[in-house]
Amino acid sequence: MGLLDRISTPADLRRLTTAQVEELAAEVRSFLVQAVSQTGGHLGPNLGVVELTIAIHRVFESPRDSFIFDTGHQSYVHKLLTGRQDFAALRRREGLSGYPSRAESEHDIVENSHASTALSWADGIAKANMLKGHRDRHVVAVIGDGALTGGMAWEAINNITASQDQRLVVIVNDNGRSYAPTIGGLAHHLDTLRTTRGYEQFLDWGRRTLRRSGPPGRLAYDALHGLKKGIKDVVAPQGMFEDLGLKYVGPVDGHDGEALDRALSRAKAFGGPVLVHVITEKGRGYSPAEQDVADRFHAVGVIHPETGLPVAPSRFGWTKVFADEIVKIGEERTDVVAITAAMLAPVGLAPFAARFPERTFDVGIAEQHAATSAAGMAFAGLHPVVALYATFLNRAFDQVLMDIALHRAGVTFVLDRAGITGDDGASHNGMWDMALMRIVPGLRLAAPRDEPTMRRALREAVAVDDAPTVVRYPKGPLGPELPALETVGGVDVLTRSQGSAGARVLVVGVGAMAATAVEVGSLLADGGIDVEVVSPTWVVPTPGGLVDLCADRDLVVTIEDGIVAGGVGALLAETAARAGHRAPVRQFGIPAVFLDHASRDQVVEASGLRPADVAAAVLADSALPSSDEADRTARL
Ligand SMILES: Cc1ncc(C[n+]2csc(CCOP(=O)(O)OP(=O)(O)O)c2C)c(N)n1
Ligand SMILES: CC(=O)[C@@H](O)[C@H](O)COP(=O)(O)O
Ligand SMILES: [Mg+2]
Repeated sequence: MGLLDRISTPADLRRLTTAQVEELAAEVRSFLVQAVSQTGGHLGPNLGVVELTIAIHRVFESPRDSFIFDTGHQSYVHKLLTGRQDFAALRRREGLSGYPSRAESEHDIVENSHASTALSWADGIAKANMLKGHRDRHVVAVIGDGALTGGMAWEAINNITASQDQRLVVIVNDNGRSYAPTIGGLAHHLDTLRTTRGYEQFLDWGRRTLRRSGPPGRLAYDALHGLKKGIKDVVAPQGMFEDLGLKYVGPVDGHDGEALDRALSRAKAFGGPVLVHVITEKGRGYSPAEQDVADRFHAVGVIHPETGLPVAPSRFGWTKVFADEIVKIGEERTDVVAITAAMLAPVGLAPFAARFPERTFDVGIAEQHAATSAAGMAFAGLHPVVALYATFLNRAFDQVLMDIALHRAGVTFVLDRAGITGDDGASHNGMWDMALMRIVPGLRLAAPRDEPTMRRALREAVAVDDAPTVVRYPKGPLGPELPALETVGGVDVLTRSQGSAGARVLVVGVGAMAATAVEVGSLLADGGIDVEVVSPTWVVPTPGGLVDLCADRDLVVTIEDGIVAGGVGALLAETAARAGHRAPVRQFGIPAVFLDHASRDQVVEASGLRPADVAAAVLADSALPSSDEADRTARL
């Protein structure tokens, strides 16, 4: 029985010796590699915070003290130390979430996996602690160097430092990377600090030698320590934080348990807002991760633990098509530039960056800045392509609305991971983009259904220079091509079936849900329905040709991989009604709820979006002619 088996609560950690802490860290690392290689997950980030998380739980007392993990992808060790050691179903339905989860533990607070929010959470909790008289409670926020490039983090620091008596400890987990090495002036500053460890070591030396050499030595140490600001600025130029009113402790070796205990104890004793700068290594202790140049195994699928090689084939077919087509576009259009928010490779811009380094911009985890900076680029004659995960566009809505659309700027957003992603939990599903973007005046949104329509949509989007355009597609493998029988009013007709039941139904498949729509059409035809299945690539604004196709129907069915509330189906219903069409529009999509982590297929099923479920609902719809409903359903 190892030490990890004997840790059921954080209190068990406080009884460990230094040697036992090191032994525990080794056990935790081995557990992470074995467990996460079976399930997939954020292996690299968690290997980097083993000693840090142990130290935080040794020095502070959760849940009395509040622990916040920014983005939350690095909270596996925290889970292991707080009574959750069954990782067999990590990120799977009914299994542990890959992020903090209040339902799992009283030690978990922030479930949101959108980066750069931790310090704002911490500021709010610390203010509440003060007002409620809980002055002895600490708030500890762990934020990565990548998340620290997000604007919210600096809004929070500005507020945190407004009062000097909040017991708030900001721990910067500085591994020098988001996925790739972190960009920007702040990263450079952290680099400077990171490479001038001298101050802490100098202080330790002073403590160890001078203070032990009698009164003269103590005098010398006190004099030196009294000059600390001056010394610090010489050996560790961290004035930026202290000039902001944030006491700076560090840089500290994030894999040295004793140094961490000392630094965190100093921070705890300080009694005001303090920043502890911890230097860690992403992927530490697992050579396939340490040698992974791209992103140190930031997020892996199922891998062979011995080699780190993926078991499953490449998972991102849609991304590959974008990666290929944007390079072709870049060769034809020198005004086209690419912007990423610290996710160059995951969104598929690495080939573009290799081919056009001077036309590729990584802004850090700063989607709002990405959007408005793109507005500036468009104003000055470029056509920016901003590549994000769909869910992360949420936080840049105002910038899209008021900096891009209001100025009719030709900016193209390419949204990967649109729709249900599943195993990354509620905040990672790309389910809000269509409902949000459809209310932006002038904006045009495309949801391609396959490779040819995606390549065409990308080219059509970058050809628009007087309005924002969006091209969105899902995570995962790319399905087979869905060729059109013909195109009517700009809308591709995929299948037609003559029915016998006298009911006429139009089925609209939005984006990747076109494949589902074709299967629904076939099931409805089996039920004797006269059905036409169509797939418009451009869905915002509603194409006129699609509204015309609603004429003379008993029922229109829309199926989309986005929230139904205010989605594309709702937009079609409103537009068709205004055009005088009477057919009801039944909208199938994602309910406006937060979806628990599960596989994509499980979430599709739970949302009633499997073809059989949609078809059954349609056949039972009262809008269809009442004749032999039971007969129709029975034929399914
Ligand atoms: C708003 C937002 N944009 C992008 C992401 C995707 N993302 C997840 S983790 C990560 C890198 C975080 O880097 P850092 O904060 O340094 O943490 P580390 O992984 O290095 O521990 C990114 C960009 C996100 N979660 N939230
Ligand atoms: C935490 C985060 O936002 C990303 O790391 C995300 O988990 C990766 O998701 P993909 O696997 O879809 O790239
Ligand atoms: Mg980092």
